Amino acid sequence: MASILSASNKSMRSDGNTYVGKRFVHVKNPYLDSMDEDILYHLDLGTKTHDLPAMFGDVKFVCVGGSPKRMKAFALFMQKELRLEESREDIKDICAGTDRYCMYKIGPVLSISHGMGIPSISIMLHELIKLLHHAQCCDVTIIRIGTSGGIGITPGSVVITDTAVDSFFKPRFEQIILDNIVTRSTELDKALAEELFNYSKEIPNFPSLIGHTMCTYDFYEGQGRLDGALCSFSREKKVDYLKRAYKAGIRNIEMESTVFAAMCRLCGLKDTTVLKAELLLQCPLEDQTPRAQTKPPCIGCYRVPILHHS
Ligand SMILES: O=P(O)(O)O[C@H]1O[C@H](CO)[C@@H](O)[C@H]1O
Ligand SMILES: O=c1cc[nH]c(=O)[nH]1
Repeated sequence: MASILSASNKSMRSDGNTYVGKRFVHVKNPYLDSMDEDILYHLDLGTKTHDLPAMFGDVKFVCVGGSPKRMKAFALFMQKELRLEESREDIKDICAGTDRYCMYKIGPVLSISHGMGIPSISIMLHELIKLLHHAQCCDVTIIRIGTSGGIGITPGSVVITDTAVDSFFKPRFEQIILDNIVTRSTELDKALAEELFNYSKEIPNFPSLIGHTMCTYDFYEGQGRLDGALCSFSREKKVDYLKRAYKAGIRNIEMESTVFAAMCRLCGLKDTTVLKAELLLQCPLEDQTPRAQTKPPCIGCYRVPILHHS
């Protein structure tokens, strides 16, 4: 079985770009080079205050998810998997100087929280991508691990996203830049999705599938919930919308995947999202908001690929 790392040395993306050899993380901002110092404000890091290549130059995998507690749990899990427990007494939050995000580094793996929704993950991604660029990282794979609302699938299934779509089922992210709308593609790395799916099949009792993931701006009305403070549609309209979403290939809903896909692909990161699903449609409790989402999702997916990392 090919390791996820060797695949990252030469890969073909759905946008037709073939990468041969080292693939550096790049920024697309002509002003950055002329800046004397780059302060990564929300991460509490900077180019003058920290030796970013020494701290982060060996990073190959970045896993991101909404909740700080979950990303700490994931970091502890990785520490065990990579057998790095003896080297450190406790894992340290690299971003402890800010309470916006948390970040842990375990060997070549970074685990970072991003909060909820597009604006929150977008701020983190701007600063993370600059961090990886300043650290001269290459061949980096980034995976969002999180929870989601499943559509017509077994509760607890893990959806590996091939394409992130918006609320109109379109594979696009509309970024508002000044007073313009700029549309960016949200295709994720299909080869990576396939690879993770194949690995997941090696884990017993691990229901997983590849599908489209819909990204909304809101947890309640945007996802067809009838139990928010506001609700302006009928149960029939909700069910009709979710059925149309299912027909369009959408298998789950969350709140960050479109901007994640758009930014990562533009900056040379191999990217996908792996999301554990609660059932939103055809469930007796379909109108209730899930209460407990603190368990680290889909950690098993990483066991096989990460062990292949030497
Ligand atoms: O499980 P996480 O990563 O927090 O993500 C999902 O959970 C949050 C809503 O409860 C949204 O941010 C959604 O995308
Ligand atoms: O956005 C989300 C996240 C988890 N579960 C949902 O139903 N929606």
